[in-house]
Amino acid sequence: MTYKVILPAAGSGKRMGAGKNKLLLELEGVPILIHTLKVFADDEDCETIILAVNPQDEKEFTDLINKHHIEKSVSMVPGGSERQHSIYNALKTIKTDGIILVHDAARPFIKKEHILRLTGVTEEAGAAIIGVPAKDTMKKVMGGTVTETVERSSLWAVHTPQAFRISLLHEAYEKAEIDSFLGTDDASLVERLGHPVAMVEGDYDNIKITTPEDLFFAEAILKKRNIKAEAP
Ligand SMILES: Nc1ccn([C@@H]2O[C@H](COP(=O)(O)OP(=O)(O)OP(=O)(O)O)[C@@H](O)[C@H]2O)c(=O)n1
Ligand SMILES: C[C@](O)(CO)[C@H](O)COP(=O)(O)O
Repeated sequence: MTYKVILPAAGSGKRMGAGKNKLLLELEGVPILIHTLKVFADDEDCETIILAVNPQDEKEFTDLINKHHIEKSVSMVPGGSERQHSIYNALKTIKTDGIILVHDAARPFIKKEHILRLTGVTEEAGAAIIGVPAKDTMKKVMGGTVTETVERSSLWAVHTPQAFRISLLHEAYEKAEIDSFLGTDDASLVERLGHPVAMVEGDYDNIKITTPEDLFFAEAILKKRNIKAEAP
């Protein structure tokens, strides 16, 4: 199943505190941005990549894309002040229907097998997201005091990619704009339409590189993958 992908890459990386866009930080000598781009550039089902970028990063991103020989068409749109605005800027450039994936550029470990499962489910369901069952006990806390232990069996930690029929995502973003609704993921906008969103189980490796310790986890994930790839 073919698809297009929007990669929001216009964050400021405040929690990483690197003094620059965290996507320029390197894992095994390759920028995080390029690790993520390669997943989609190497996937024959991916028709086109739309990158939401801060204007000040545009030249450096373009140079990196050329240096690392990313062959697939990558178009750039300006990012917005929030992740949702960056994605909306990209979505507005898409005039055809089909399937769109939204994937954080800061999640470089997404696997082809999960993208395949996601697009397959989206073809039927219209909307599907990747996530993993919660592993920890979950509690609600107010003012430093636990108010409730939340039943864990139905809780999932949500990742990206999140996949949608393009017309459905347009409708969801238009409604969110009218209502001034700001969500922390794209599926929450679709849920507001009353449209069901299917959950596809991914894996715990699909981390979002957010804080400095994530760089250590990321190096460990890469090392594990290299060992597996080299195994006879
Ligand atoms: N205005 C924004 C904010 C975020 N993003 C992108 O959305 C993804 C997930 O965001 P997050 O991990 O929160 O990145 P940052 O916003 O860079 O981090 P922070 O919140 O710590 O500043 C990242 O690929 C980031 O580049 C974006 O395109 N536009
Ligand atoms: C979309 C997302 O990656 C799902 O986990 C996440 O909500 C983005 O988080 P952010 O840190 O608030 O940008």
